[in-house]
Amino acid sequence: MATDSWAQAVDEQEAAAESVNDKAAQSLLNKLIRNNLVNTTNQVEVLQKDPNSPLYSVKSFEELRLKPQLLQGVYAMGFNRPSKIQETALPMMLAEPPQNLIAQSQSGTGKTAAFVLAMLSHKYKSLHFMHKCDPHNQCLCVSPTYELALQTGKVIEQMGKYYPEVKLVYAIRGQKLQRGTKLQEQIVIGTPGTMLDWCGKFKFIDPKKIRVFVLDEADVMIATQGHQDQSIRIQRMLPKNCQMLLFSATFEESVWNFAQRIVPDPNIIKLKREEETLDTIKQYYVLCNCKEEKFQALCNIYGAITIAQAMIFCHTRKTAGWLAGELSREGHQVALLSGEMQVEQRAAVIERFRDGKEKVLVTTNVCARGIDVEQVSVVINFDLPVDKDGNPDNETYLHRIGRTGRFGKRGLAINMVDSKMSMNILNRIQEHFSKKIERLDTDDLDEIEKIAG
Ligand SMILES: Nc1ncnc2c1ncn2[C@@H]1O[C@H](COP(=O)(O)OP(=O)(O)OP(=O)(O)O)[C@@H](O)[C@H]1O
Repeated sequence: MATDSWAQAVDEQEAAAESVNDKAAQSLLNKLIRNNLVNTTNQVEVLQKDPNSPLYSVKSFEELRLKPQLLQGVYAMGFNRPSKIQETALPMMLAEPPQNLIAQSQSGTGKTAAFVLAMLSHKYKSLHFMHKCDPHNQCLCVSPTYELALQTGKVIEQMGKYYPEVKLVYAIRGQKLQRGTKLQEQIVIGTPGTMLDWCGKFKFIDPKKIRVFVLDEADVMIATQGHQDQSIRIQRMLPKNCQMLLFSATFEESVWNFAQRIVPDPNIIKLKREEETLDTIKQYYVLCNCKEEKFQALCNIYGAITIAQAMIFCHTRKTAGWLAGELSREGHQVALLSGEMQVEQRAAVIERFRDGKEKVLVTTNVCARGIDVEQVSVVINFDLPVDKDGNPDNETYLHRIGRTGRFGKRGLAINMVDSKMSMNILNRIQEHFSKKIERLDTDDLDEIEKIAG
């Protein structure tokens, strides 16, 4: 008993460590595995600094009167028309005189592409008055981590492929510059610490000459107090007429407070995500006594119905590893995804699963969000999602089972209940969503067949 509770405590600790808010890694993972815009219907809410100025949004990239070289870059990336956030934000960002902007929209809706286009469209003095003006940087873009800065840099390089006059430099760790260097590249992208040193201590950048300041992933940025302070210190060095642009995927109070300190007098665009519903997903629970019984129930389900692809969520890495091993022994093609993997490794596992190379993905919470695999027809909660205090984690439940039943297709979610405590959690989840979760008897093959119908 003593050993059991000790083992459980270790498991709990490990689960807590895994669910530590590794927002930057999650964001990077999303970027690595995503190759399209996220498919959602959104409502746009706009608060204009000057409510009397006419708001207009564009339906095509041509309407933005971009430089032909940039338009060519946009089309070469396969973009046919602006996304919802781009439609509204781009005219504001490209307006004369420049407008400040705080923009929030869900991850994958095209924010990065929007501000990259705005930075590339800036009227660079060094390009227009070549002989009269010292070349110097004019746009600063701050990202929360080294890897995220590199990802954004890649988008700048891709989009600016046909516009080589605009140059980019990275202000990230490991970049060694000689004392006295004065950077000339028009765009500097980097992390807050290095950027602050380059503006202040080393004077590689003259902050007084900066005309556009972009702060990306504000919600990730504020997860580290140091980053928040450094961003504010950079912002204070910039001139009053510098255009300030801030982007975030979420907009809780702390992000909003930070955004207001960075962006004075802002226009605000929020893209509201339509409420996710569970209407197209059939939900069941199975009663078991231990993990071996849960595994047997899983085998019975697989024996009775054809499952194109399934995602199975476990509470700890240990259970996920054990389950993946058992399923492989049963002859399933299984992929395992867990928190200790490098982000690139995780992206490769997801890619293989998406290509159908494996039919079952066993995972912990790391990939509950953002993964869009169309073929997933069944989601199994081998363990119900709970927060660090052991209460039901309704949001994670919604994200997990939302992996199935996408785009109006019908999906199936099965919850494994193995104790009074987990039954209580299931009941609270039912109450929260006001949705009945039916019991399924996995010893009755006919009954299982029926639920798939
Ligand atoms: N107008 C568009 N048409 C087609 N694809 C687009 C368009 N804009 C962006 N994309 C693509 O959609 C994906 C998501 O875009 P982007 O990375 O800009 O989103 P984001 O909102 O910045 O995401 P995050 O919050 O994770 O940073 C990218 O693969 C990008 O190339």
